[in-house]
Amino acid sequence: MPNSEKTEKILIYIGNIVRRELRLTDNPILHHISELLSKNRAPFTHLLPVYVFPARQIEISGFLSSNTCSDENSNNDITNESIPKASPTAESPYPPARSVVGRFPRCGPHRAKFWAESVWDFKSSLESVGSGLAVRVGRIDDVLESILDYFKSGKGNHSAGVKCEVVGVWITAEEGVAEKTDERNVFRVAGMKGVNVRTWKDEKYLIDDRDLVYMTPKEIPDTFSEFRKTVGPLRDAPRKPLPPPDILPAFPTRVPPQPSPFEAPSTLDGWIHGLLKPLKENPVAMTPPSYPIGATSQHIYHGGEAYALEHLKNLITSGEITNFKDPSYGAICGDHSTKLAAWLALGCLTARQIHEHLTNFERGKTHLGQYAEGYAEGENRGTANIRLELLWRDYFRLCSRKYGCKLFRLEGFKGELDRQWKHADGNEVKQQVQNFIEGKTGNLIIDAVLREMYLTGYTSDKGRNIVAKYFSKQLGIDWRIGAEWFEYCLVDYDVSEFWGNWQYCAGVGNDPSWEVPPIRVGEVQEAYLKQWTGDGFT
Ligand SMILES: Cc1cc2nc3c(=O)[nH]c(=O)nc-3n(C[C@H](O)[C@H](O)[C@H](O)COP(=O)(O)OP(=O)(O)OC[C@H]3O[C@@H](n4cnc5c(N)ncnc54)[C@H](O)[C@@H]3O)c2cc1C
Repeated sequence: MPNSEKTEKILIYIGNIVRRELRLTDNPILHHISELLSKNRAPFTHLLPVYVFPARQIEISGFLSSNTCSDENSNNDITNESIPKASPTAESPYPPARSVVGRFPRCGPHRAKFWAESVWDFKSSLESVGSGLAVRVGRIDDVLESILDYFKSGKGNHSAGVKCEVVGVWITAEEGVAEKTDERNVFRVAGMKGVNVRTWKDEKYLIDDRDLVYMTPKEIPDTFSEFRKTVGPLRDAPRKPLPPPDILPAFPTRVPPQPSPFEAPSTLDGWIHGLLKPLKENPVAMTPPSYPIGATSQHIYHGGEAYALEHLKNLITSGEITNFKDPSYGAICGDHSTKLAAWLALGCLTARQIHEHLTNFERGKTHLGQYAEGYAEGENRGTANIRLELLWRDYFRLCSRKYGCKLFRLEGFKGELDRQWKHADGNEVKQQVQNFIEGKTGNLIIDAVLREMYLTGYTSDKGRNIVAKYFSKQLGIDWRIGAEWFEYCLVDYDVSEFWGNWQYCAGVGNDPSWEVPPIRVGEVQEAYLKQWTGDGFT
């Protein structure tokens, strides 16, 4: 080798696989890299952010080589270089991404689209600061292995005298049983290839882990009210969000291709098409409700950090944050909630960014919201309620840390073994489940909520509560089947919040389930029921 041979050191940053941090702002890894760069202390010259749509959580058979439109791959995108054209009969090496009990696809069309949009927006953001994003499908460890092999074999060396070397894999640690398995797999693969892995704290929550008082997960209280007491005044508790990077290290000149038998599209439309294809080909509901003429979705939003920030700003300038009602308000619809959950779930936005915007508004620190009710008048009921709701998010995540796989167990955190559940092994229960997923239970409110959720990907907290309790307590069917149907439908599915809330509703969580206040019967609610079922209160 000539002495002049340069080494292009590459830090592989596994941006997100099941990792939910699709943002530039308040992103600890990117912030750290940018700081190293500004101080000329980066031990690497290039950065390779990689996002993997995880085969376990979302159906990826729509990307099998025979399924992908060839024109989506025959372009100049360096991320698709040298993809071998697989045979038209390519088969997925992964089992279908279906739920355990009900066998529904785990991710339905609303979330799939929002997810793809969010990834694509992150890609554009990374490009705007000199980097890029390799978007892949599969299993995190398989994709990582193919990347490490690619560079080790010298395929990444783009010109004579330049050698590429991977110096590390950085990954954010997340709560969740499967998420931890993925992390272990990353360590295993990287270890085999002699590459170091560094894990980072997940900082998209309101309270930073380093500010919690618990030494071990066992100490996390079993009730939200006890947990809340240990946090201190909520308005002072969150840390400041981190600024976005001005510039990042260059994206590698050569990027490992998508491992076969899949092909990675090079457009957002290609990604959406590939994610929706298997869902369209194998519909879950035999006679699904059709979209009622004139019905309006409560969730009309586009995935991605830019859209999240714009929405947050709108909530402030419109004064909606001052008028935010906590869920004890009886509304099943209307502008009583922020609709921020889907962006939070994918990490397009962090809770402490929301907190900072609220604080700036309360203190009149910026002009944002200056004409809105409550501006510069300190904390009000609306802003305090939003903080409290965000703290629930933190709490469920900690419950997930404490209870691990009990999050998904029929007997719940509580270990509730005495309850008799009906299982979907007989025709009667099977029919009840089918009626449920098609929004045809015969109960007006339940059907309205189910249809709204299926057709739009969203329904209010109150709607979710009522329906989850109906399924688990009134029908008495294995609550996980109802939960799995929600998982398919919801745009804002977030593992800890989701299963924690369902345990609550099913009465197997560790905290006594609070009673849902009755729905406020009024013009708005009446219109809601009519909208989704064609009928109203009688
Ligand atoms: C059966 C069931 C399933 C649920 N599944 C999810 C889920 O998968 N993902 C999810 O984020 N929330 C879930 N929730 C909680 C809550 O219903 C949603 O966060 C909320 O409806 C989302 O709408 P929003 O963003 O307008 O919330 P808002 O009412 O505006 O609340 C603001 C934010 O606070 C957080 N929040 C509010 N209520 C809760 C809660 N009960 N638990 C945890 N965080 C909360 C959310 O991040 C939300 O975006 C579930 C609730 C139930 C009863």
